[in-house]
Amino acid sequence: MTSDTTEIALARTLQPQEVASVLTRVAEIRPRVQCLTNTVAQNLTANMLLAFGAIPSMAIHVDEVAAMAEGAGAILINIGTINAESELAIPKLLEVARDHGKPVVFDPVFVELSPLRRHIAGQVLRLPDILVRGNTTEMAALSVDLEAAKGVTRVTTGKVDRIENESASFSVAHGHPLMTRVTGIGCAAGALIAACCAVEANKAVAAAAALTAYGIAGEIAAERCRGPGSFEVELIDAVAAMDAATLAARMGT
Ligand SMILES: Nc1ncnc2c1ncn2[C@@H]1O[C@H](COP(=O)(O)OP(=O)(O)OP(=O)(O)O)[C@@H](O)[C@H]1O
Ligand SMILES: Cc1ncsc1CCO
Ligand SMILES: [Mg+2]
Repeated sequence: MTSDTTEIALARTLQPQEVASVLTRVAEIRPRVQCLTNTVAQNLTANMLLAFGAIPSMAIHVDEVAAMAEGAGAILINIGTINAESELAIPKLLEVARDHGKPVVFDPVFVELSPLRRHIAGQVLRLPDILVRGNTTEMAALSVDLEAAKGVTRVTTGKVDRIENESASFSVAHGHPLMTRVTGIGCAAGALIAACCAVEANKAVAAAAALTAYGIAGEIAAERCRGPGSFEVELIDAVAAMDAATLAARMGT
């Protein structure tokens, strides 16, 4: 059996009550997620965090991101529209994460397309225990760096999401193809994962809970929408309405 087969064979899905437990803690604690993210996805990301019960802060100034991150429950770093200033803000966020033990979610948008993005990803992956969320192309491009990264949790999204670290492996088979027809839906997924990491120390469980709820919300939104435009609106509504009863009904237990 290859190691790939072993990982897939051992991957489990969360139970509805495990997902609900994480969502309940997000709703009670209302963690703030400090998001250094791309200009395309900023608005959707902030609205999705609010729908999820978390608090978005989208500060980007190099001289204030550290202060903004110090009181946050988790940090999101997304390089989708990286520029000269946001490149300098990243080390400030990594320093806060290291000094204050904050969970960090890294989204290596388009890392396969530019040497600058590869370089930045290499720097970010030096932070121990980081969670990396990317699509299959991005995660494949980083495979060597991810193998070397200490304590990393790898989250590969797609038709089936795969979540793995040294102690756990989960798969999430929820979602809808319309989730690929609105830009920033993956970026917003990273923010929801960060919110869950703020309330759940097991990062693999946190990611699986966020993606299960998000995927089910995507299925519900697809039933209600008329196309990609209304899908985005319905997805925000479905995330906001997600509860234990919906999870149990949609997860088939
Ligand atoms: N074919 C599919 N069927 C069902 N769900 C999907 C499918 N493709 C992606 N998803 C879901 O869509 C969400 C975003 O994942 P995706 O891999 O498309 O992100 P992405 O490529 O980084 O998106 P973006 O960069 O536009 O934000 C995840 O929750 C994933 O489960
Ligand atoms: C389209 C696009 N370009 C840079 S970031 C982004 C959002 C999806 O990742
Ligand atoms: Mg992406």
